[in-house]
Amino acid sequence: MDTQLIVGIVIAIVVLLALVGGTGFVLSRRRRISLREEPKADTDQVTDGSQRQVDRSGGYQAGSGFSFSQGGAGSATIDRPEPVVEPETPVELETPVEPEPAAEPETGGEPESTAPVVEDAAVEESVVQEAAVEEAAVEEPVVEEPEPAAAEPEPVVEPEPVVEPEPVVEAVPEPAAPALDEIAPTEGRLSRLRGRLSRSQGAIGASVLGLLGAGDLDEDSWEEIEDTLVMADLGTAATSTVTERLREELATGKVRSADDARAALKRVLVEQLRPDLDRSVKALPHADRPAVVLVVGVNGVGKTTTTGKLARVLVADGRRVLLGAADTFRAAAADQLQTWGERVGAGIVRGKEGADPASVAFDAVNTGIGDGVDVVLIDTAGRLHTKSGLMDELGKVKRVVEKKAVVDEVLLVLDATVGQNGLMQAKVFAEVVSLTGVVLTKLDGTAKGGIVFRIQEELGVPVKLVGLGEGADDLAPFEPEAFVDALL
Ligand SMILES: Nc1nc2c(ncn2[C@@H]2O[C@H](COP(=O)(O)OP(=O)(O)OP(=O)(O)O)[C@@H](O)[C@H]2O)c(=O)[nH]1
Repeated sequence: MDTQLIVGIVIAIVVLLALVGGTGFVLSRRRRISLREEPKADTDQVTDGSQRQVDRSGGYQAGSGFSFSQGGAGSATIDRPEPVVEPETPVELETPVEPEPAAEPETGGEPESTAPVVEDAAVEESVVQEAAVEEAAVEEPVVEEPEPAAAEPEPVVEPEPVVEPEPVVEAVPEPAAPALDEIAPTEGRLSRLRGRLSRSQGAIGASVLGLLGAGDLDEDSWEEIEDTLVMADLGTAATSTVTERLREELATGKVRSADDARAALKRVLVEQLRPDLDRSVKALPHADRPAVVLVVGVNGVGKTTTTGKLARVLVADGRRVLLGAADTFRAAAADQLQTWGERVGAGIVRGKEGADPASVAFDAVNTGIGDGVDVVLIDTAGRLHTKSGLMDELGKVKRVVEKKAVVDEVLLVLDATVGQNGLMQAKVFAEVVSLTGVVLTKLDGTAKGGIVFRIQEELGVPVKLVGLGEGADDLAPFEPEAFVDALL
């Protein structure tokens, strides 16, 4: 009897300890991982349910305040320069010629039926590649082998398997067992980082509110409001719309207190930022291929950093990400990107320094398709030496990539601290590739947050993300309301 009682007590204690231990473990893991409370329908697993969701994110997820979506059927970017390459390629340093494009099983080696007649080495390289791709595109898209299982008897005989056109580029290192670092919650980032906008806050919020709150405004005061907005880089068009709307608001006679003034200003500014625009980043995979995101912009604006930060959010959201280091101009840029990849658990494809960026981009997409990743983020070089040089390079990158997959998103990264110049750069880029979104970086270092208004107005492209610091988690989705809140 006594023994039974003792045994009973012992068992009860053991069970109790197990419960306490288990709960503690779960809680501590949760704390580390910082998740969303509810998974969001639109950012959850891919709908196609294919085998690509081998989650390498270390099992953590960050329910994102970020909004990701799938690109449309057609290219999100419209322009399509004449497909035949020809006489351009002024710069391109040579890259090793690919030995085996001819080794295709069938189609005994006359891939470059049309263009390549005369070409010099560089052009040839790109054309061969494109030709190879073309024919690859015809054959392989459907070939998803149904038996991903391991032990097949003789995997040999597949007609088309390996001979991907894989161009010049070298490494396809995979992040082996990345020491993932923790990611801050992505939900509500802009609000949390609002303090970083303090300089703009003073420039727009404080002064305009001060004037509005002063009661009846004479023309001098209105002029002062306009000046303030122009100084904050809103630009003349947005400034006059905003002041016009403010006049209307005040004319209703409903603005009687400082709070009313704030509410009216907020309303007007948010309205001006077009909250209706689709700011989701088209980074979700398609049924048979990854999403492809091109990150473009001039040197030093924060492209590589942004690509890394974005990869981090995507990986944390359970996506498999492959980075393409198509900024081959500066070896350090690829190293930098590789470091990001290792940190966040994303693979990278990089070329030799000076390699053809289009080759690297192509190879990244090709590898991404082969590996079944969800999204390929391509960091490009932004040497704005001449517009035609940029045209050549970016145009070619996009063209070559599109032989393999639709480019879903072209994100232009702009440095908010350069103001006016940034806009000029933006316009050049917009002429070269159709932009689908803007990432405005370094908003933490400027009083000219008003540039957001202007960019959208002048480019007609939504600001989708903002950079608010150098830290790995200092990238936030752009939310008009939260942004204006932070300014006021
Ligand atoms: N303060 C601040 N610094 C940033 C932000 N985004 C990037 N940076 C910094 O800007 C510098 C340049 O960033 P990169 O990512 O190397 O710029 P890049 O456009 O890739 O430059 P290239 O590789 O030369 O073309 C780095 O020191 C970044 O840490 C931001 O939002 N705020």
